[in-house]
Amino acid sequence: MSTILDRLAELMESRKLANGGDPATSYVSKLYAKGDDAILKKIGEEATETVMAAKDARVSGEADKVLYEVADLWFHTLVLLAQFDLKPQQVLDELARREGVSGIEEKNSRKD
Ligand SMILES: N=c1c2ncn([C@@H]3O[C@H](COP(=O)(O)OP(=O)(O)OP(=O)(O)O)[C@@H](O)[C@H]3O)c2ncn1[C@@H]1O[C@H](COP(=O)(O)O)[C@@H](O)[C@H]1O
Repeated sequence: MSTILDRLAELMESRKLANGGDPATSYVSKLYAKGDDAILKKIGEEATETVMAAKDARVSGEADKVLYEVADLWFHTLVLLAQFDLKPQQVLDELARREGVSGIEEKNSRKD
């Protein structure tokens, strides 16, 4: 069964200009037409908006905005992954590979 991440990854492929994506009708195709810098700029913006939403949520007590900003951030990282012909499953596999390895232990092992 395909997950939303798999479906979005397929959609990213279909939105590439080489696959017929149309920047006039598709936000994703428009990003691909603009290239790496436009995609990276959006990721930077969405990361900053996530930070600001989290700071605001500590004051207002409303965490919903954090959720929306993280969704925007994840979405734009999916655009980036497809730009490099990478799949969300590869990120999930990497997280699975790290499962159970303490971040502190991993960091210390790098110093050896
Ligand atoms: N999940 C999303 C999604 N999340 C966020 N966004 C867009 O990401 C942008 C976020 O930018 P901002 O919050 O900074 O808002 P903005 O000021 O309007 O953005 P800019 O003008 O700076 O680009 C908005 O244009 C959102 O509409 C998304 N656009 C598309 N999708 C998915 O991608 C599919 C294909 O979209 P198209 O390629 O446009 O057909 C859609 O059916 C959805 O499933």
